[in-house]
Amino acid sequence: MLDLGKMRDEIDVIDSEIVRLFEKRMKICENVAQFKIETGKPVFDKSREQDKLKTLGAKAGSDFNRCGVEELFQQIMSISRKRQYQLLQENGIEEPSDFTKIDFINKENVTVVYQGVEGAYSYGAMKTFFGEDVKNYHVATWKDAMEEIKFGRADYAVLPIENSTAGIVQDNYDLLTKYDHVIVGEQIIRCQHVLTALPGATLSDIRTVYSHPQALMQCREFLDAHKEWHQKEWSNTAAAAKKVSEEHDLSQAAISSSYAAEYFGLNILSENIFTNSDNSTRFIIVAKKKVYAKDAHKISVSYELPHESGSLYNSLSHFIYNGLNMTKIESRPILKRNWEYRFFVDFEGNLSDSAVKNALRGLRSEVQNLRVHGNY
Ligand SMILES: C=C(O[C@@H]1C=C(C(=O)O)C=C[C@H]1O)C(=O)O
Repeated sequence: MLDLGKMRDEIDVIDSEIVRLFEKRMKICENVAQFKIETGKPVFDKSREQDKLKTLGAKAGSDFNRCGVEELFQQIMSISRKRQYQLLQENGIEEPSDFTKIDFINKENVTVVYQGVEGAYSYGAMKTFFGEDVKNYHVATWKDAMEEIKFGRADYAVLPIENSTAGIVQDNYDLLTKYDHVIVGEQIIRCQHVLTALPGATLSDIRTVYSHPQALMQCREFLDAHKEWHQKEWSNTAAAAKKVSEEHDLSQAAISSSYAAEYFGLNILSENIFTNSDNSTRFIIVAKKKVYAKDAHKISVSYELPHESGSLYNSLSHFIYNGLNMTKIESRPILKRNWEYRFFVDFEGNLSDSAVKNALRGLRSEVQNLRVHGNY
């Protein structure tokens, strides 16, 4: 019978030897980094790494072990690169950044643009972030809002980026890549529809309820308890509230945001009518100037990856090895490049942190078209 204790003793001896050799290897890699610091040669040498994987893989006795050797050495070389990036950083070799650090994001005397109409959730997000008295106007589409920023007609745009029930707002992810604007803030708004009617109206007066079809659907359980009401679809929730406010008919109600109810001078007859009571939308605040506040703590980046096995895994290792906490990852197809993707990653940190600089340096040299969308 085989002796487990004895086998483990043998493994322990081999592992200690691997650690000793790993450290010996790392020492040489540090010297390589020194050479690169002096010569300006880039840390990442893809063809050297590919050659190594091929030669080392060929030394293995089986297909299974060949894959194992390749995986192992991918990791070893990735750790070696990360150490080299660290040394570059420690030697004061900074990458140029087009972002400027400022004390805080200015919300005074600014003009804000949002998509939608008064009383929409984007209007609520704008008021919550910038305050009641902010100078603002609205446009018809999210792209229009980006154009307003581009041409300097507004300082900030407010765009929905993600809903807790419906997921990401894909168009706005795509707009982030089309424009060179940056995210300078975010605002989460609970999207809690309310039943709203003219002052003086009570639940027993209501005969017809107006709202956007999606909002009617989201309040299905509440509406099912009032089968006597006619449901009429309207272009959007704020427009429904506007209609009710203008028609002076106590039998009409709208399902809208509480912002719309307030804006159009309506009373709230029922709250918490949305089946999913936690439903929230995250809005981003977008600006043209590439700035970040000194206490900003979240960074959004995106990058493209070649259609190669392990490329996502390798790119994420830059966050892991630098101790950065990733909070979100999304992918969007790249136009005209079937089955290739741009990845959007949010992680915690400030652009002035060494760990962040290090991760970005590594990513920049190893992925395609890295964009820093903002630190907020
Ligand atoms: C050590 C080097 O730097 C990087 C790390 C490598 C490794 O650990 O073997 C190989 C190539 C480079 O991407 C080097 O250039 O030789």
